[in-house]
Amino acid sequence: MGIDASPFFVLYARRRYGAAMTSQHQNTPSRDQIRRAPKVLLHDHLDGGLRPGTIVELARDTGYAHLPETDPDKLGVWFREAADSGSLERYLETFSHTVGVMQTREALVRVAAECAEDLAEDGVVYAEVRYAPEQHLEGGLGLEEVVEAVNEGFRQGERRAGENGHRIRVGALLTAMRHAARALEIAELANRYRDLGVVGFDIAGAEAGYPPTRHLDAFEYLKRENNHFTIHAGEAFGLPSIWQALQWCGADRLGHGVRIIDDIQVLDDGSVKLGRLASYVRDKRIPLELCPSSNLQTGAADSYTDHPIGLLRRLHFRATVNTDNRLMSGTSMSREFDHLVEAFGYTLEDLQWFSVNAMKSAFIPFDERLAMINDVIKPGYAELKSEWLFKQTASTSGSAESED
Ligand SMILES: O=c1[nH]cnc2c1ncn2[C@H]1C[C@H](O)[C@@H](CO)O1
Ligand SMILES: [Zn+2]
Repeated sequence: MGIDASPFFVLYARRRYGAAMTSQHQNTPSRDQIRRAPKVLLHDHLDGGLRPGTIVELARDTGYAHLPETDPDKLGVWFREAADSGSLERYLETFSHTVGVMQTREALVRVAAECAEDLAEDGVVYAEVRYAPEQHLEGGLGLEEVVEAVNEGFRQGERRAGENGHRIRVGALLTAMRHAARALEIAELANRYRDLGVVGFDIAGAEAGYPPTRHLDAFEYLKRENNHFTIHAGEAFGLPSIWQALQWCGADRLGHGVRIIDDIQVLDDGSVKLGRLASYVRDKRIPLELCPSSNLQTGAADSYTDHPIGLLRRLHFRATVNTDNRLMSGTSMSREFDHLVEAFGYTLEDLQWFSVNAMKSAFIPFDERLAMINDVIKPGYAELKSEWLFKQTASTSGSAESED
């Protein structure tokens, strides 16, 4: 047996070479470990995460006749390809089909329950899932009925996941569409259902031409109510959008925010210079809800290796990893982590850092966030980090190598 397979060599090398050895030999997570790692998801759209098979069944049950494909596998491929255009506007067009089949109470309950189950199955322990209630009224439901149906679905999904051995907690974020004019009404709805399953508010939709300041009345209302909100900003549009979201609207978090990179200069000697806005975002620990795969599809980044998350993590921004739309990107939290591990060589330490960052940035009360970090996330990663010890011991049993 080669000496580099010995656990004693690894201990020795770790002492001698420091963290680099730790990451290479012990902490590079396998796919299975990534799936089992406790993950936290802050940016996931309910209408962007349906199972293709469910869309087909709901279309049949509700008489929705506009699906581009009725075979679930082909439909899944259709969504991924149609969303892959490089433009946010075209990406958003695909939602007409998911929203189209989410117009009844039964459909909303089912989609929300499956969402919670799918996330839990993927190892997500805490999720904030968003949707726009104003987009689910075509079948005659009222705004409150929509919220209650989705809440009911999340509770069902949490229960079923628990029965299958996966614990998850899901909170809803109510989104207002930025091109519409119902933001204040939706903000009031979010406030009414606070502590009843809704943990905050968001605005989404095409960014260019629809600055967040159009909805100042909603944000000011929420601030007066001491409520929480995030704003999609700095995805398809750059720094002015981020600046408005923070300094005019007072967002607690940035949905995407990836274009903050435009205010960061990497000089030839490798040193880094932050502009005023990037400094503010980092100094104030503003959470960035980064969504790598989604950014590749809408043209906000060219590849995983070039994605700004690498630099933002190195510079200790409050970066978090998210799925955005699992259906349109054919992704999951595990898959996002897989890509980042491959692109940046991330270790379990890095994945824990992202997960703790996300949990710190969640909209639930501080004591609950702390308990999730200390009682769920850290022990989960500690367990995974210790696995190499047992594997190596088993494979070297009988070996008499010593540290010297
Ligand atoms: O990445 C996005 N940017 C802006 N808007 C988005 C994104 N993903 C989904 N949406 C929109 C389309 C959905 O119908 C809506 C509510 O979830 O939010
Ligand atoms: Zn989004």
